[in-house]
Amino acid sequence: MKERKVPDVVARRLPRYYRYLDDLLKKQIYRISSSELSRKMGVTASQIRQDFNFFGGFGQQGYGYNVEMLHKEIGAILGLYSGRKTIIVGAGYLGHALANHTNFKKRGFMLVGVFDNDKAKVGRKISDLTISDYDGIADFISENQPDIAILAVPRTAVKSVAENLISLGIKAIWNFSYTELDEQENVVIENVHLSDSLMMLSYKLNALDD
Ligand SMILES: NC(=O)c1ccc[n+]([C@@H]2O[C@H](COP(=O)([O-])OP(=O)(O)OC[C@H]3O[C@@H](n4cnc5c(N)ncnc54)[C@H](O)[C@@H]3O)[C@@H](O)[C@H]2O)c1
Repeated sequence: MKERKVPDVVARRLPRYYRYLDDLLKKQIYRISSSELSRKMGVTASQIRQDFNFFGGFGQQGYGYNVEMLHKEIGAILGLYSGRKTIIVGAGYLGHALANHTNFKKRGFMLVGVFDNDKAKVGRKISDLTISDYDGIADFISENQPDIAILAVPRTAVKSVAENLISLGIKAIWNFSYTELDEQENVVIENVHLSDSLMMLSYKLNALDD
């Protein structure tokens, strides 16, 4: 089915639907009504219907949702079955945490390289990979054609590293380096700030106190 242009706000709900459906499958729950799904997700049933309608529905009258199918379809929409090759640049504290805890394989990504410009770190192990010298990144990208780069370098380095990677053919950047990178034609960027979530928590706590 041809997809309509999906608003960002809808797309941003998909990972949460996907995670929730994943949990249901682990509990061997294969069917869920829209009201139950809405109750569990804290989203109205009509919101869920509207969201899913962007992708062709998925529900069946009187049956609710087929969890396996929905999980599979949302995973496909999120591009989780493409085995996208991914690299990390910056093998410091955050680079290590991301390499060790992101569970790339389970989410359908292949972590194929980790790079740093600190010669003392080159050659060390991180997850099941060996840290490579950032000097060799052009050859690596040309040989392996990764799509995604995760940036965990200091903020002073992020712009030049991003420009270099984009010029070498990287199409997607997951940027943790606190400096926002601007969108560019044919390149997608997600700037991540863990502290945004902490500030949201503080905001909710304030509202609770009022
Ligand atoms: N987005 C978030 O929520 C979040 C959370 C924690 C840290 N950060 C940021 O992530 C970045 C990394 O933090 P960290 O604690 O891991 O720092 P770190 O100093 O431990 O690691 C940074 C690594 O990048 C390497 N590096 C520096 N310049 C480079 C370059 N030009 N090319 C390749 N490698 C280079 C360094 O050698 C180092 O190993 C910082 O910018 C930090 O502010 C963001």
